[in-house]
Amino acid sequence: MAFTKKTVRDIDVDGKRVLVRVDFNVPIKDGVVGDTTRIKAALPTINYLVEHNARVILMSHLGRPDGTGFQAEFSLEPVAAKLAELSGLDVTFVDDTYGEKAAAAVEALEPGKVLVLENVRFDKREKKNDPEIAKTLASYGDVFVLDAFGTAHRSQGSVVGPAAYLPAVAGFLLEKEVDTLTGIFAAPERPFVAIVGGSKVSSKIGVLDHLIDSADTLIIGGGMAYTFFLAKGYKTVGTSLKEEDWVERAAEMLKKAEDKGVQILLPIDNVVADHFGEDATGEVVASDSIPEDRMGMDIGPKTEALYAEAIKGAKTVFWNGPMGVFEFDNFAHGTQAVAEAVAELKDNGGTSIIGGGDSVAAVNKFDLADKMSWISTGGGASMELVEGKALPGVEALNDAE
Ligand SMILES: Nc1ncnc2c1ncn2[C@@H]1O[C@H](COP(=O)(O)OP(=O)(O)O)[C@@H](O)[C@H]1O
Ligand SMILES: O=C(OP(=O)(O)O)[C@H](O)COP(=O)(O)O
Repeated sequence: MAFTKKTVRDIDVDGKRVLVRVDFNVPIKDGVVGDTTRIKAALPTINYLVEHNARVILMSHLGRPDGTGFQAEFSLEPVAAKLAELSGLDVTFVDDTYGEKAAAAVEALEPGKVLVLENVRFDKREKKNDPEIAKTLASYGDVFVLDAFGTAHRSQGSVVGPAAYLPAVAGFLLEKEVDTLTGIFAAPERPFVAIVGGSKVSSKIGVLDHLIDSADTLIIGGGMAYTFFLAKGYKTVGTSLKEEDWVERAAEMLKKAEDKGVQILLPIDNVVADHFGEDATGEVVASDSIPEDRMGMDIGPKTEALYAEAIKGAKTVFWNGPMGVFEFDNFAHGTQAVAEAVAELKDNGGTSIIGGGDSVAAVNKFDLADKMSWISTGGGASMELVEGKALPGVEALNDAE
């Protein structure tokens, strides 16, 4: 499916003020930026604009401040510094977003240079999509570029607002993300194996439902599995994560998959522990024999082998959600085994797509990012595309002619 919106290629940016919404919502601790994936992912658009002599004004949110004003831990200042370091570009930062100071910095910006505004969420009107916010931001630019794929599912002031006042086009990251993710679902090369893990059935129900419609095999792991065990009628899952309210819905999904001839793979064995913690040690038990006082923390070795085999036979794999509590080394093995199996695909002519913040973190932890065909920068946004929903940020852009 071709991307149907205008992109930066379609407009003249020479000497223009280009207002770009990026997603610089990166992990940050004590002012130190952790994973820089999202900053690096925005570079193709930023570099293109600089090379074409634009005055580049970048805006983003960082985290979820309360919207009452400046909060140091959510400032974009360290992110602007990291951008300068990674890009080698002339980047300045202004500690204002909607006021006169920001407007003056925009006014002073020269062609080929980059200005980063302060966190758009320091004002609560951003999240409310207040038109005043959009008008102020739009007044900074001649053109609006949306490249914040990770935030494109949010109808918020800086994401959808400026498109009402300015020519509005997509950046390269947004285009590539939407193209790649919608492309696999429109016509996946088969067999198409979807892997869903992580912690919450309730938040991924729409995704699971959609995947049963499109995948040949659906692999379920992580904290999702235990609700499905209950749906299968296993007496107990011990103290494992479970969502009792969703057991019935999980049973319906198992039935739907069976009726459609879609294979659902669930763990056959699990690594369980007596408590949730870094120091916990695991023991392997069969899925129908989890003791009352134990919680499932990872898939077991037999399951790893079963899943690796299913992945090996795939032409397309979409993966969202780790197989276990991979943050703790004792329970990272299952996620690593699945990551390694998925990493084989690209070199063998297959396609591997990873979506979701924690899945991407897991792939990075195991140093396998280079082996994947596409790693999405958006968790929530990629899930909405998987569910077949339109992204409000993309909808607001100008249609390609
Ligand atoms: N068996 C489990 N019990 C509790 N938490 C789990 C289990 N398996 C995985 N998790 C947790 O799920 C979290 C990731 O879930 P989720 O946010 O749904 O993934 P993603 O960000 O990739 O969409 C991780 O922090 C991981 O520790
Ligand atoms: O990190 C993000 O979402 P994600 O964790 O779903 O990928 C985006 O920056 C959106 O942030 P938000 O969920 O606070 O609107």
